Amino acid sequence: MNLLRGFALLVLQFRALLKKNLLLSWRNKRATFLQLFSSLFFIFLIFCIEKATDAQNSNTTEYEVVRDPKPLVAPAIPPCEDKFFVKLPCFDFVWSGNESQTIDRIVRAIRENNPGRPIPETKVKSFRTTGEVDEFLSNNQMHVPGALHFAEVNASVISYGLQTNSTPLAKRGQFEDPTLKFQIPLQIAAEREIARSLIGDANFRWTVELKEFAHPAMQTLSTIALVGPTFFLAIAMFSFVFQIGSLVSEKELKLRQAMTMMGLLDSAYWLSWLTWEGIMTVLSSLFIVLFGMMFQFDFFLNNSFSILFLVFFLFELNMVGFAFMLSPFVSKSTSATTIGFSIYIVGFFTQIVTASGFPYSDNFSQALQNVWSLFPPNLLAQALRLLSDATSTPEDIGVSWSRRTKCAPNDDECVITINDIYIWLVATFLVWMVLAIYFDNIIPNASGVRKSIFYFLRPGYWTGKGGKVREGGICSCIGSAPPLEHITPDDEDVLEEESLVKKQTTEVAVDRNVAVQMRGLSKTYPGSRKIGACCKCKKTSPYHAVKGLWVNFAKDQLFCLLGPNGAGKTTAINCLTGITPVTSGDALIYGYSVRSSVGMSNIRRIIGVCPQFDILWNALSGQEHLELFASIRGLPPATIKSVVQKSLAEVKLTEAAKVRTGSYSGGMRRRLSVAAALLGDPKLVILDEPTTGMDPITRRHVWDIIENAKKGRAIVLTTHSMEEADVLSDRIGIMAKGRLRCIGNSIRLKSRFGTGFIANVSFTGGNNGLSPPNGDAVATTYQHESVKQFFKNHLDVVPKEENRSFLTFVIPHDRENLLTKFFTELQEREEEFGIADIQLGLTTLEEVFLNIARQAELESAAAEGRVVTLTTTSGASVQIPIGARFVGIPGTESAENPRGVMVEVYWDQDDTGALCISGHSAEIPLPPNVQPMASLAATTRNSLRRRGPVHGIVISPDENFTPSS
Ligand SMILES: Nc1ncnc2c1ncn2[C@@H]1O[C@H](COP(=O)(O)OP(=O)(O)OP(=O)(O)O)[C@@H](O)[C@H]1O
Repeated sequence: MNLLRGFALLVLQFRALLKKNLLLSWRNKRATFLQLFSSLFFIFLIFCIEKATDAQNSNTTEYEVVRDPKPLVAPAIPPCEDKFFVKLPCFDFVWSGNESQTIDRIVRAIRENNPGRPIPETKVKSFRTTGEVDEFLSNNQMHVPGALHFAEVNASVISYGLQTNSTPLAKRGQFEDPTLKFQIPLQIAAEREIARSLIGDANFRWTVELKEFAHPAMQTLSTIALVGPTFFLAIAMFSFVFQIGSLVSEKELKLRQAMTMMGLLDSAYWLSWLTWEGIMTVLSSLFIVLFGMMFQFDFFLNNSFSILFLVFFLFELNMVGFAFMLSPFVSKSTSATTIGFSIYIVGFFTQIVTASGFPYSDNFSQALQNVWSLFPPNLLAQALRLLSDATSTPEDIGVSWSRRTKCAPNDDECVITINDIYIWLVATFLVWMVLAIYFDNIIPNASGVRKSIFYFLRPGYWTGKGGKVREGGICSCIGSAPPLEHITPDDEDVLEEESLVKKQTTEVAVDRNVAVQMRGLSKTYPGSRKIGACCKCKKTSPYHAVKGLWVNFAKDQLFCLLGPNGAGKTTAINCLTGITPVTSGDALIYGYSVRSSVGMSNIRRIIGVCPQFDILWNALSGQEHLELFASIRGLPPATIKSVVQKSLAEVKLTEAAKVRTGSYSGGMRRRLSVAAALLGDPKLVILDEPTTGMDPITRRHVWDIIENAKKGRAIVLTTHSMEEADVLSDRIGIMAKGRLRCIGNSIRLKSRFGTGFIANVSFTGGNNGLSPPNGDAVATTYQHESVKQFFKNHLDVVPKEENRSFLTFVIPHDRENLLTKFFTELQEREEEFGIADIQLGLTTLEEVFLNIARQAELESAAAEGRVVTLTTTSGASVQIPIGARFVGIPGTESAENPRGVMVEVYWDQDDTGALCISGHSAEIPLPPNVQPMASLAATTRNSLRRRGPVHGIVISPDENFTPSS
């Protein structure tokens, strides 16, 4: 199939990824709703705050323009309850001089003539002297707002003094003015009644008017300038958190890595995210301005629509760029909220500082202003400040598009205009995007692979011919790996394969039948030293995961790579798909080298990969996944629909095509991954454990798919199912500890590495007349025993399994030459033994696998000198090397056993494949053909001299070695 290339591929991938983003947003409605409409909630909050502030300011004219101040005529003494923080019971005022009847009359008149509110007698308290008043006031704080002190000097002179609590008190943001509120009304009342008393005219009056100055409105920050930066930052933080979360989860779930394996272009990836976030940002900013206008804020009504829209759009876009830049540093999508919250808190404080005038004034250096402007929330705070200053009074006309480059006429300290803020937002956005791409390349990806710090300086990066990758974090100190020794394979088939590949590498022409050729492919994961938690230095040593593979995978064949966990299968596959760089050696896929980036980009066009993990977005359906992957692979758009339908039918997912994969079963997910690997007719298909988690029926169905897919292409399969390997593979290679241990077809492996043949003898179950006539059960036992004896006499084997209807024997390979005669004779006596059927087969692949794995484990334990403690029947504890079969026990020489004793140790493998002791024989005397213990000990003297536990002595059996039991 002709796949698209170049610009056409870029456009196709871009459209498919954009559609994916749209679908993900559409299906994650809650998050999308918050991104778009959270502004309504926050603007409503600003509206409420503004209304509350207006209500609070309603009894003061400070925030209004007062041109013609209203007079306060003859103000009355207010009730004491009006005082802030009054304590009950309270008095409207207290007075001294109560020995004089004239003063008493004057005070009564003050009470009765108080304008609009005669003061009851109980609300006033009298004292004789000022000293008594002071004592009362100091003992009864906050019970009285003011005091009058009268003294009747003579018949025509009355003096008086006035005392008030002059501490200005604040309540709910308002200050109480004791002079205007209490002192002057009390003074006016006292003077009025003294005058009336002295001139003897109860109707004597004058008019006192109190008036404030005409004044402009007090310059304060509007509610939007005060709380807007925090609230609008919060709106942007929703997009910020979702953005980082989406980018990181694609990385975390290895979705991006999987798409890269399919040929995803980085440019298409970044462009699709940028375009999608751009669209969301346009809508979100538009809604902010429209909601602001809906709530009739002067800020939104008087400033130009385009000015406002651009401020919010560029700020939110800038935050998107900021999120892109930070995402490579985040490895868990769950950390996105923590990062968002941290940035919000920092932004909250820097915005408060910005709103207070720092550093955008002449008092601060340009350098400081530049550094401050690198953090987007600060630019937003300054923009809102400028725009709210421009609309602080109804007379202000706001900032129009033409005035965006100018400062407000009354702003003498202006050092930055709205236009400057636009330029800063655009410039820093571009910086974030460049840094995002740079960090994305140099920070290790999910597979720990990255480019060098100066990768962009290499011409190869720009021409597409270079781009060497490295491993480990940029700050981690990578330990040097010891060079990998070449070990000549023990196995003749592996050696032969190695020689063949080596010979082919010297030839100019590549063998046309070879799809993949591994030429000494090795992979060493570098060790690293990192500063971990609590400043502890964490050190990991280099690990040789694949130790030189020399192997060919033929075209039109399925090569199955088997091996225990950690054998290096996935690593070898990852080297082929370019996920992890090769340490040494090379691999050619249809002639293209995995070590060259040009080769790799060609390889990606001809391989299909089903990784060990499922590459799925839970919110997308099976069909949407395949359409996306088909586009990434570059299938012509006109064919995508039909190819996808065919693919879905092949893996029996047509009915579930439109169901989201989040509700797929494990087997359905694996099937979809297999279908994705086969899209676009790849020449090499790599299937890493494709049938994991499938039920037997589905597994067989997938086997059919794989079997059909073999035609015209090479398939590499890894699996832990021996049955699968047996059924599907043309050739099998078993790996262990990073090396290929054996290679060949299933029969060859079984015959070479299995324990031998399996003979199944089933019985008729009836009495054939030759056996004793006392019942069926006795007859069956008799027949079984006869057959067992027959096997024992001729082949020296006992049954491995037995029940009423069959016996199973394992016949070792060394009896192979006896088999023909033996089975001819057995068939002749079938009737006599009551045999219904005899089946002979090779041992299972599983047995081969276990033998190879055990052998590899033994080798590695011996190489690493690992030991375990063995406790013998007599209670002796000795340290023995892992895997040692015959072990002499030092110090057991006695009169009875002058040569000492030994045991045979039985080994098994635990769940992780490690060898563990499963049992041991009784202690037996050292056979005569083995050196005596004393001389054995002499050869291993060093070990015996060591302090600590006793070390057993390994006895290597020679050909005549026969331990007597
Ligand atoms: N990025 C890595 N850094 C260090 N060691 C690694 C890394 N990836 C894998 N390894 C180690 O390399 C060895 C081989 O791992 P690999 O995944 O290739 O094994 P496998 O044969 O595919 O096993 P399985 O059957 O469990 O998938 C393992 O011991 C593993 O711990």
